[in-house]
Amino acid sequence: MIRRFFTYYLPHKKLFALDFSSAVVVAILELAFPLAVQWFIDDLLPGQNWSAIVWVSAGLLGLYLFSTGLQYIVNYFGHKLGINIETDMRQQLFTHVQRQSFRFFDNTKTGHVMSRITNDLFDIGELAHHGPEDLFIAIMTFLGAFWIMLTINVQLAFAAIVVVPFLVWLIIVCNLKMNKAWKRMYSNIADVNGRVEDSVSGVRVVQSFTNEEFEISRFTKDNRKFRHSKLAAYKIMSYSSSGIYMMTRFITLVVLVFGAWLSFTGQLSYGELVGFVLYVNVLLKPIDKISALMELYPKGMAGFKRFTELIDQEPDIVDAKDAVPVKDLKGDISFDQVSFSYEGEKKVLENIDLTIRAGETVAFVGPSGAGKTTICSLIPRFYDVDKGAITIDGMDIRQMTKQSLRSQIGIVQQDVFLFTGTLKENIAYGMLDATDEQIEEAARHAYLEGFIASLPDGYETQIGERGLKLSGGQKQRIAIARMFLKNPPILILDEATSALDTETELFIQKALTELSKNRTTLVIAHRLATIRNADRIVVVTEDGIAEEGNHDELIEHDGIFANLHRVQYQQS
Ligand SMILES: Nc1ncnc2c1ncn2[C@@H]1O[C@H](COP(=O)(O)OP(=O)(O)OP(=O)(O)O)[C@@H](O)[C@H]1O
Repeated sequence: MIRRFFTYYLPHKKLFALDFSSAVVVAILELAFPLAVQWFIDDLLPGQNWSAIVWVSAGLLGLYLFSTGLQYIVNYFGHKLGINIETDMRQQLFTHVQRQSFRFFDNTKTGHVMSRITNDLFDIGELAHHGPEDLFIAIMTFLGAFWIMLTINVQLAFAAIVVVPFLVWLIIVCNLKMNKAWKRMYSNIADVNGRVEDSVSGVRVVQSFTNEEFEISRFTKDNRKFRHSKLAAYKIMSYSSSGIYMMTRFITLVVLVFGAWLSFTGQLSYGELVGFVLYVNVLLKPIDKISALMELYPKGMAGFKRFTELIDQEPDIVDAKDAVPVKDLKGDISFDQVSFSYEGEKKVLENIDLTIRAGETVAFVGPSGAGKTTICSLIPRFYDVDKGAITIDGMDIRQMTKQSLRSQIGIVQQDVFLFTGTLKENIAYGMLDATDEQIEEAARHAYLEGFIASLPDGYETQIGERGLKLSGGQKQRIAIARMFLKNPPILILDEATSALDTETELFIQKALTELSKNRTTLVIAHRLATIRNADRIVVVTEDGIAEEGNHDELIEHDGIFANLHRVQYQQS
């Protein structure tokens, strides 16, 4: 894990070298200053040599200024290093998540992904900056200070470090406990994020059911759990820092008392005693640093572990080694003995055979949950078949690169997802480099022109988060406009279940009919009236494809479709 962590330093080698070397020089200067004080007291003061004192003081001032400059470098560039590594990791994680397949998102909570990409990486950045640098400096300063202390007085030096093993034991024990505590805390904050994501994005459902209190109580539970776990972590941390404080002060006291005795017995000069006490502080500083690191390390490493867990999750839909890019597909689609299940043994599709000719409009009807959407999700490889094969223009879709295959397929979903931004940006999502003229033409084809012209800001109108400021019909038409821009040879339309007013529906139907022209179109139909003109209707039931034919043939056949038709006709 640590070796892997260090690979993230590689792109920032120079920054690391600058930061690290400056920190080493600062530490060496820190070690030298008490020696200067000792020399000052023992040699310069008794001689009352003012000019030497002035020169030495000027020299010290110069060194202090130099050290200050280096400390600035360590602070700024050290943090820059941490931030750079954090940003790289965030970028890598976001890119990785973008490449994940539908199955990953079926099983992962959005709030957890958000937590990984935001909170978890904060501490990793801090650890990246302070970790190796502070550890090295702490060890170097500790050993350096101890060595100088030995040269001043061996007995006093050993008296000073007698408590250190207890200190190390305390730090290790607390570190192990803290590791667990931070892990729990991170898991709990991810739950809180998940809850916020759910309740805020579903706030309209919450309020329509007047379930605000229920949501608040669920959030309170998660929030309390988080508080409890964070508090537990801080409790351990407080034990640790109080223990460290007590032991370090005890060391100072021992040195003062024992040092006083050595001084009375003529074994230690005043300058040496003052120098020694200053070195005790230099010796204890690394211990403070290491204990701070011990707090940071488990936090950062817990975050890094979660980061690697996500990064190591390979997308299950990837390009085959010999996959080729495709373009200008005709749109002949064929299912050959296709079986598929989302999870476990429960088959959603079993041995499905189906052929759709290029340019044909095929409607899928059948009871809810029969597998209509699933059939259509397999064509762009949102999921891979378990058995059998799907081919387009005679080529297995697994032999095509995923990106090129999907570029040939357009999907208008029932629940249109729009992004926060302007109307124009949302239409242009179908073709990111579309010109204004192309966007306007697409809007015209989708019968959006009149609506856009009526808006004060026209195409620049902000549509609110997920298009909240738009009606269902308007959203649908934006989705259709996107498809005119994308212009794919294969189209999948998941028909809206919610009833739109007759006029809007008429416009949408007209736009869709126009969009379907010269394309292979698969329609997941809910209202049978809209598919009367489909070239073929495929009736899907839990047992697979039950009937196939055009509208009149199926009515005449008097089977499932005719029955569904009768029910809907009677209802309307
Ligand atoms: N992401 C998923 N993970 C697990 N099971 C799923 C998933 N999506 C759908 N299913 C299950 O697969 C079966 C077929 O679902 P599918 O959405 O294809 O049906 P459908 O015929 O399109 O239904 P509807 O007309 O209600 O949209 C259902 O039993 C459903 O519960």
